Amino acid sequence: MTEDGRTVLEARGIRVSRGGTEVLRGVDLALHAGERLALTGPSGSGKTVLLSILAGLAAPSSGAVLLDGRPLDAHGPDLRARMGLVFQGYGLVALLTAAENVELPLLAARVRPSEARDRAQEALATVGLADRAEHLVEELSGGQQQRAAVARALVVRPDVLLADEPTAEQDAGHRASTLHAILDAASTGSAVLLATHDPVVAARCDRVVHLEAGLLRESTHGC
Ligand SMILES: Nc1ncnc2c1ncn2[C@@H]1O[C@H](COP(=O)(O)OP(=O)(O)OP(=O)(O)O)[C@@H](O)[C@H]1O
Repeated sequence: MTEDGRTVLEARGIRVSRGGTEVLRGVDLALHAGERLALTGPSGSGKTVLLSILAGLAAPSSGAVLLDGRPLDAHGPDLRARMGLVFQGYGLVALLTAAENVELPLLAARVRPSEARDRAQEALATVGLADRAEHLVEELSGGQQQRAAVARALVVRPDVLLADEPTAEQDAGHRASTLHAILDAASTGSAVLLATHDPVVAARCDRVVHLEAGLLRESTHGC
């Protein structure tokens, strides 16, 4: 962990039901600046549901998520510029190029178009997509789309980076470089939370939390 280690994102008493079942039964979590945290747990344990709550994309039935000590909805439109998200399905705009997709969050944050262009190219190069920058998303493979989503999340230099299995579609070489790019965001102060089934990914993190039966506990696995 680097920086001052202050708590950036905090979940308190999160309860969520899906399909008539309580998936999260009172989850507490604190994510710190410069920290790399792995979220593990069996398939169906609620990792994706928890990430969507932490990102403010869904509301819990009870509990609260705080960014810098304030509820997510108190941050208004600035919230999206402070969080980088790599979720399943990626949420890329199919009829735009990879570069245009990566520029979008910067333009929304009123970064000058020329700077947005340069930063998007740099982020795409970081994930090995420099030569695909001008391709439409629909012309990219699944693994390339996943890396474009990682570039889009990193380009905003987020305070919080939430990523759901962000290397699941990568071959060994791209898995290593994509993971490096994500984890490296912590060295410049981002708080990074990765949901993963991969013990190699978990072992690269500073801390591991394990979700099972609706509850989160510190894991003895990882480093
Ligand atoms: N929209 C929904 N409607 C009904 N049930 C849902 C919905 N979304 C999620 N669930 C259920 O909530 C539980 C947690 O799902 P979630 O996708 O968070 O698991 P996960 O830990 O991310 O799994 P995986 O590791 O397989 O990605 C699962 O039992 C799932 O079936």
